[in-house]
Amino acid sequence: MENGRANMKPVTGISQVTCTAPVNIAVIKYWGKRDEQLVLPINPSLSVTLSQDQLCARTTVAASADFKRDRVWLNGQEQSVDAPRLQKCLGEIRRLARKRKHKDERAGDLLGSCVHVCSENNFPTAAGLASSAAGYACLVQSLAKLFHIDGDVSHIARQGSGSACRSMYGGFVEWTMGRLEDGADSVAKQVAPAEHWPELRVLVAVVNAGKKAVGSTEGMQTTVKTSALVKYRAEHVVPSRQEDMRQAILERDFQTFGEITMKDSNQFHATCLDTYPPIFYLNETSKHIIHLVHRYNRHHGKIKAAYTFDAGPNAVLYLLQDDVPEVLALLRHFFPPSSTNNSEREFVQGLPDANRKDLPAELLNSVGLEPSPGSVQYIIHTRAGQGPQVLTDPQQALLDEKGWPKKQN
Ligand SMILES: Nc1ncnc2c1ncn2[C@@H]1O[C@H](COP(=O)(O)OP(=O)(O)OP(=O)(O)O)[C@@H](O)[C@H]1O
Ligand SMILES: C[C@@](O)(CCOP(=O)(O)OP(=O)(O)O)CC(=O)O
Repeated sequence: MENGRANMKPVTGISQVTCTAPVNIAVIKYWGKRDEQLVLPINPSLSVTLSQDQLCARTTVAASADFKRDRVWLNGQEQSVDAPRLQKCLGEIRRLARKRKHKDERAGDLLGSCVHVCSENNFPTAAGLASSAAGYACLVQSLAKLFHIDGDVSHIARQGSGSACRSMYGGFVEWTMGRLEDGADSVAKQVAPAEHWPELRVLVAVVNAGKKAVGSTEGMQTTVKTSALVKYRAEHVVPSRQEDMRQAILERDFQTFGEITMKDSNQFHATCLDTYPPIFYLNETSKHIIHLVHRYNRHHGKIKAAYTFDAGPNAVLYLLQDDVPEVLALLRHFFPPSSTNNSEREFVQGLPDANRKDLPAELLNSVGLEPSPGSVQYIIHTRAGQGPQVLTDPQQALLDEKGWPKKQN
């Protein structure tokens, strides 16, 4: 992998670029737009970009004078290229390339060509695991490299999916709300790189990898229309929280980081409940995980793990490296894999030699839940990671040398 210049190969008139991009999980949630077209949020947000070793989108884009029309394939299936968000990203990239072509003539070179886009996620799509964030960040990064557009393009990723703008950077990233009408100042900025907090770990407990009932876009529209709480949250809660969270990250203060993370997740889900008709993203397993975390923290007299939930029942836990074995053992004890689920080895992904830890009886008593086999499908162990990467090895491209999807083996 290389983070440098685009992998432009003028093979028989074809230019091709392949990139990967990460998922991000917000600790201050974005929920609600003030402008649907431009995807401008009603409050700023802040997230942790997750390592691409476990979760990432991979996209190859190609431009050629031989292509008859723009085409796109996602996870092996051709998709309609007319999807408005895709059109928006393509249109914005071409507009920027046109604007910049007098500065760098290569930016304009491909303007007459159609593009082929092929993308894959190495994790379930549309299951509340932020696939749209990784997917649109990857698309925009690849197109920007293809058209030789340098500099920040998070305002374009934002128009694919709001949270995607935060996946344009690694580490700890904020999305500023912005004040300008055209949204030019509503962009993502890195607060600190991933290496800033090397002990921080992330456990994603996949409760249900199926497609969710109410998508984020539709859900937040109804919330903005009907919830008084979301307005109060945006005006009176998030601005100071965002600053406190930023500070907690800069100081690596896990107590404050954890407390704000949990409170903000809870308030986001409260705005969903305050929506009319209400939206329920958490299920019984999510609620049991919330209890588990609070009882675990109470047992130790401090915050050792913090949960957050996006628009779905899957739990994301932030914790420090030293506590991973204990928290994993607790999750395994109270949410053991069912016999039909998967083998023990597969239950925790991303931690090849997860040590088994014996849990003291007092801790199990403190948590005091009824074990619920099979309700957590699997757990992904990961950490903060880097922003989008360019792949230079043609073997890793999803399109062949003529710009068509490679045959799946
Ligand atoms: N690799 C990708 N390339 C392009 N678009 C993608 C990619 N992955 C996902 N998408 C788009 O994102 C949509 C899924 O977004 P949706 O918000 O429903 O789910 P999610 O992102 O997994 O969940 P959430 O945003 O709540 O965490 C897909 O239907 C597709 O349009
Ligand atoms: C709960 C969230 O994950 C909501 C993400 O919403 P999306 O970014 O998926 O919504 P659109 O902008 O409509 O595409 C919180 C967050 O990531 O900040």
